Amino acid sequence: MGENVAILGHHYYPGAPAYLPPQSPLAPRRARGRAGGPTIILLERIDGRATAPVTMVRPLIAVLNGPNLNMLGLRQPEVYGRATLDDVEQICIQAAERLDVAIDFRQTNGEGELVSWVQECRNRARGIVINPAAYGHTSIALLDALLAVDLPVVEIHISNIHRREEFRHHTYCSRAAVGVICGLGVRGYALALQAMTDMILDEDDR
Ligand SMILES: O=C1C[C@@](O)(C(=O)O)C[C@@H](O)[C@@H]1O
Repeated sequence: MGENVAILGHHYYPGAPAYLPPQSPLAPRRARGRAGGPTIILLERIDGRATAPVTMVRPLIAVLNGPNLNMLGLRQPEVYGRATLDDVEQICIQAAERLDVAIDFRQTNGEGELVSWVQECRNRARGIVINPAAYGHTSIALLDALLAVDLPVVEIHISNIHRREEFRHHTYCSRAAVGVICGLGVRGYALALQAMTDMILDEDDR
């Protein structure tokens, strides 16, 4: 890096001016990449002389989905609505693009696989948005994995689990979650990504 380039931080996020030291003679100009791709920051001097472009990586948020969510759209539409899992993924991709974060969107019916995916997030993702589905109500293994990775977790349920059968009122995952979104339908995923991005920005500001 030449002397004209400031190191602004590990990542650059829009709305995080803390990365640009007030005394910096540099102003960031952002060229958007594809969702999940790198964000290219072009740094230029305020006097207009361009410097070398610097590639910054978008923070990664894992969006993990548990059992039977592959049946969305077909499954109890009066409870879960008509949106399919592909629709949910599109909602998340669009939210990620807007928020300038990368996502890794996955679904599994296997408890062990879900536990392994949570473990993989350690040192890879900045946060986890999880709809644990029924494993939220049953799995101490999933709770332990979420506690082990030491990342912010937002738990989401499409339906309002508190209006439903009593066995759905409790989730183990909630003990590991910063917050829980439930009952707002599939739009809850976009809200969860928004909240997670805010938390990552807050953490980076500290
Ligand atoms: O599979 C699911 C979906 C769910 O997590 C939801 O998104 O509303 C609620 C759970 O009780 C249920 O087992």
